[in-house]
Amino acid sequence: MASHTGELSTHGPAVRVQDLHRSFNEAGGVLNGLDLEIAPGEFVALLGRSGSGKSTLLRSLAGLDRGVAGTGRVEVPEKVSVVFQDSRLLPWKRVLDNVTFGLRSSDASERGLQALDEVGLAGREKAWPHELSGGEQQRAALARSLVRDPELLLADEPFGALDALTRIRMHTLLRKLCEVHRPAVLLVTHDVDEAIVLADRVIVLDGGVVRHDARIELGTRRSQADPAFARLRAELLAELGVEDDHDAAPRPAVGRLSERAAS
Ligand SMILES: Nc1ncnc2c1ncn2[C@@H]1O[C@H](COP(=O)(O)OP(=O)(O)OP(=O)(O)O)[C@@H](O)[C@H]1O
Repeated sequence: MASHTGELSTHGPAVRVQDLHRSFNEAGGVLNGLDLEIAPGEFVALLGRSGSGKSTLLRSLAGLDRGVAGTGRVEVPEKVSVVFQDSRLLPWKRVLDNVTFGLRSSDASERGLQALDEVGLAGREKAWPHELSGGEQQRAALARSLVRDPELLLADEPFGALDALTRIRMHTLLRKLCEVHRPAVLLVTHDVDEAIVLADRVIVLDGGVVRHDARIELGTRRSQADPAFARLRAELLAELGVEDDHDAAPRPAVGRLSERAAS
């Protein structure tokens, strides 16, 4: 079995994956000798075709793949938080109790309220999860993650179920939170524009390994109108084996870093 340790210190990379193999059956491997390093504070977006193993990699980093066959080495920091497409709030606990669930410190409530304030949910601490909109539930899930002050934030399509406008707001919020808390981030997404808007670096999985690994050199004000943005989109779509039909059928705008700067 692959080792999964919390040995990495703040001096080395936040994540180190070496020669990781994972398979669910004898038909073939999902991860086939994958290597990856993520630096502290680095925001990495993970793209790949459906079934390419993105969630499998994320679950390996989260330690959620016990019992899955495989070999290799996975090293992550002590404090890891995970956000999924659905908020996974406990329906029988109020919002603040969800955020602080499992925290043992005497100032847990105070920290929970502070986290709720940071994600724009001040005053909603006594609400039940079902009283929140989908976007608000994801905000609460982010607060629950960040209150633990993670060195690594793993996010598996956290905005996949949200409408386009809410996604823009969540992009702005996530970038702002990451600038403050500086966790390393691995964000699984199907959305190339989301990857370009949010990440410092984009990697593409294919055949169970990292096929493409590129830094985003667009600066902080990223606009879909920027020709460099369009070039990068075309490059990534080509890596994914998809034609860029952006000009033929304009997509709804996704969040821009100019918006995050303004917030
Ligand atoms: N628990 C499981 N049991 C059997 N096969 C699995 C299991 N989890 C994933 N797989 C298979 O492993 C492969 C990779 O799945 P994974 O969910 O990692 O892909 P993905 O890139 O995240 O896909 P998507 O973009 O569609 O969410 C798929 O072929 C999937 O069917």
